[in-house]
Amino acid sequence: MSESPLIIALDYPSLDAALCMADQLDPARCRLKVGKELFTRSGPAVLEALHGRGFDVFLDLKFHDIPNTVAGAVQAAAEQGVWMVNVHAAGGRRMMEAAAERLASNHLTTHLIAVTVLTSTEQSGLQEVGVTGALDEQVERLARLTQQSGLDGVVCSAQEAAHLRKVCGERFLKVTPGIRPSFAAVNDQQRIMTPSEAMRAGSTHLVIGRPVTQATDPMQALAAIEADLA
Ligand SMILES: O=c1ccn([C@@H]2O[C@H](COP(=O)(O)O)[C@@H](O)[C@H]2O)c(=O)[nH]1
Repeated sequence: MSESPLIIALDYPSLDAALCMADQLDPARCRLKVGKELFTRSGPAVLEALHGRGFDVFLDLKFHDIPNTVAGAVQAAAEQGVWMVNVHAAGGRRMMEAAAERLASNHLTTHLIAVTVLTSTEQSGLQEVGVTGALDEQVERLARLTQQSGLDGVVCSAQEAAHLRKVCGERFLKVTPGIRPSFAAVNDQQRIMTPSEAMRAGSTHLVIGRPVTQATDPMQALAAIEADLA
């Protein structure tokens, strides 16, 4: 199992492309994230293939549905051996409690976390969907609800990590996408930080996709990120 905070997002349209990247990576240096595109294309086969190569896998499907449906989906993910799985905190207390209770009652130790506000969302985007308060207040509200519901942590931006460390404590996981080394393009992310800034702010895990996977030399990009963290 990796001690590194790095989680590399395998956002690829095929199993072959994802495994081509995984085969260049080392399970001692990073964990891997499987998201909606890759899982929808390849299904559980990708989890088997990555586990077979020794990687811890974060299955990032962001479940958001009625409590019974989400509890079943989280159980199914955990029974496939994933290290971490997630739901949307906006699904509410009963949904999150049902998911956490389902894992506990089946003695499944997969980490369960909840997305607060997507890192691609900015203040104006939140207002458009009817959330009129400040974005950081919404993140805090959903993080508190996640913790009260018995989950292990949240997905948030690194810009909120320092505050959530105060509010929810050190041990509550702060998994932060929107990580952009100085050499990388911002793409569709809005709330970003560099790897070293994010760790100083209190992130427990850094999710990094395109800055590595779309780099001309992915292994050089990963080495530069590790150097930034050293
Ligand atoms: O708020 C969120 C939640 C999840 N993600 C996911 O993280 C990676 C980020 O990839 P990059 O290429 O480094 O932007 C991607 O798989 C997202 O689905 C997120 O970005 N923000």
